[in-house]
Amino acid sequence: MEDRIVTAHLMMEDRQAELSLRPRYLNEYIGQSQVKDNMKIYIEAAKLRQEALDHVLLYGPPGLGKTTLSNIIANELGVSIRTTSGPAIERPGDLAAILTNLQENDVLFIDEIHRLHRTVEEVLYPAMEDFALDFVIGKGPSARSVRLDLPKFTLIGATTRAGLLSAPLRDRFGVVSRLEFYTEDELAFIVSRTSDLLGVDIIGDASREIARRARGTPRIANRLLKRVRDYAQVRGDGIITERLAHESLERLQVDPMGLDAIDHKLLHAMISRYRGGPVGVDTIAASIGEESQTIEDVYEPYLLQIGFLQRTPRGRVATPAAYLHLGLPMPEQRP
Ligand SMILES: Nc1ncnc2c1ncn2[C@@H]1O[C@H](COP(=O)(O)OP(=O)(O)OP(=O)(O)O)[C@@H](O)[C@H]1O
Ligand SMILES: [Mg+2]
Repeated sequence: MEDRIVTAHLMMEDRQAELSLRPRYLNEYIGQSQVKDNMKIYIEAAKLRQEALDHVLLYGPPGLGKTTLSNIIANELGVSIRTTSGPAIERPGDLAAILTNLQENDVLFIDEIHRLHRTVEEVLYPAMEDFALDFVIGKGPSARSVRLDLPKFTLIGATTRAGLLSAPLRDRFGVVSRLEFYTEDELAFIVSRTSDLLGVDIIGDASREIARRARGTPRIANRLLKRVRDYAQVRGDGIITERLAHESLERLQVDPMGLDAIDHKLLHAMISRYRGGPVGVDTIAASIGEESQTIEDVYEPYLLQIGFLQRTPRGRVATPAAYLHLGLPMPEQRP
């Protein structure tokens, strides 16, 4: 789908690395202090009571650490985690099989939970609320409903689109946490940590140079670091200096705000064809040949975050900051 270096989506090349780079405990998990502080208390309390932790919903843009945090929660609780995803659970029976195989207090992690099939979701309601499965035996007048008790468990749901969750599902989560984009300081710290794990020397402000262009996203920071490392090995002596980092990132066409060619195309299209908006996402999508969903999930959240785009009832608007960054003059009068 995408081959941009700054995509927040998990790419093939990230897969292997992410397993080894993933922090395993809360104290290694950088940033997200509010979520982390709350989780610490809930985890501690659940452990003291020797109970399952309340169900947790984690939401936020891709690559911010939802899967990582879910694994950490299970680790901190000292329980096993069973991982699956919304689209992977095809039938109610598949979910029933997973649920009946859990041990007391285990974590069940459902990624992309907004993509659960309706019929599967309905099995989840009594499971979350009463730790029970309801099913009907027989047909017609002799049919009766049977309830099967399940072990107590913690459901952790992750989604990039909390808005797509049905109200009954959302209401069954005791803890709902939104992950935020990371600050430059936090990302620089993550880059240093990853360099240590990879055994790469990174000096001076090189980690900051990478952090600045990582779109607030650890996954992108780690990916950029790996590209810069390659460059430093070939063009230098393997040590990542600020200058080498800068050069290689320029070559990758990631600008100092972390925007790449597609972000530029998007903003340019809005400005040159629609006078900076307001313009609907579907229209933007059509004019640059991307899917609206991709724009909403991937490109837009960061552009909104850095204040280059604004969402209005009439569509998206490019802000003065965006014009300034692109070096374009603002139109005289906005419609
Ligand atoms: N707080 C953090 N501290 C250090 N590294 C992190 C942190 N959060 C994420 N990472 C790094 O970023 C990578 C991506 O994180 P993760 O896979 O958890 O994101 P995600 O939110 O689940 O993304 P997706 O929405 O695509 O599933 C991890 O492998 C890890 O190396
Ligand atoms: Mg994930």
